[in-house]
Amino acid sequence: MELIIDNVTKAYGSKQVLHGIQLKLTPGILGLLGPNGAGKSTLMRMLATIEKPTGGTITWNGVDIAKNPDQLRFELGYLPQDFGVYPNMNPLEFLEYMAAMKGLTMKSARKRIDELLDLLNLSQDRKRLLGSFSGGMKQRVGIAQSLLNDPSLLIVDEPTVGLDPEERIRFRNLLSTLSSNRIVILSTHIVTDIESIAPHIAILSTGRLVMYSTPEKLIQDADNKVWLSIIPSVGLQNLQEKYTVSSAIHRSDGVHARIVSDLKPSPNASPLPSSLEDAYLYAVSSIGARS
Ligand SMILES: Nc1ncnc2c1ncn2[C@@H]1O[C@H](COP(=O)(O)OP(=O)(O)OP(=O)(O)O)[C@@H](O)[C@H]1O
Repeated sequence: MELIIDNVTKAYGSKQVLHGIQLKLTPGILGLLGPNGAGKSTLMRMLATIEKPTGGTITWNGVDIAKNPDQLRFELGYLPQDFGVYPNMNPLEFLEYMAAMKGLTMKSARKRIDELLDLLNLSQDRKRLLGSFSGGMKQRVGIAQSLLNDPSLLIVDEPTVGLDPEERIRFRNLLSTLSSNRIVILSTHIVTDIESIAPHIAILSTGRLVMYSTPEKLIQDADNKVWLSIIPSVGLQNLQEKYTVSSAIHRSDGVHARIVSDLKPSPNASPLPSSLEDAYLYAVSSIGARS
């Protein structure tokens, strides 16, 4: 099982939104991180065969998916960012409808739907109208539809939006379990969504792949680049204009600002151990500084 993204570019008219993306994926989770507008959803739509690259190729087990999308579509599960459910259907009806659209036979679909409702903790609400569901419950229905065909490639685009902290953790654990025998691509701009579950992380920024690495290596790269500065609150705006501030906590002795910077930002700043969030900000800000 192998997905190869080879020198992929994408332009909408004269607007170039992806530049020469190069990635090779095998089973496991890839966390795709990037700020808003970096090109994550565009890349995912191309992987899901909804759009074609302007240049380069994407191959699934050796087959170019722009020329021959059928095999991948058969093995694909996709939860788009703007996934919507039909409010006047219940989860059972909705999943039966989606199963029919995916070409599953009703007999195999029924069994799979029961399993998925159970897996996603929706069995009790199987007959309740989707219009009455919370954001998190709708998202679980979205995840269920993406798993109907037991996909070999699972693509989930910003899946944790609308989930409460407990649901986020449950979802992370579910993806981790699912990734043992399939390729899972999870796009997000929230670092904690992929921390602890993604053995590989790709960072996109302004349409470029700025980093493909492991979380451990990313954190190592940001070693000696994270500082604590305690400043009066009036100085915070100025500091944020000059530096990447990953957090600022107001305390009785001033604002405790966590700064990501190659150089010590002030004589009294003290070094801090780096986190994945710092490392992500460091990777994105260093490319910003170079371009
Ligand atoms: N159909 C389109 N036509 C023109 N420009 C587009 C189209 N789709 C996306 N873009 C542009 O491509 C760039 C990348 O957008 P994309 O949605 O892929 O980023 P993203 O990383 O997923 O961001 P977000 O986290 O905000 O969803 C943006 O500048 C966006 O405006």
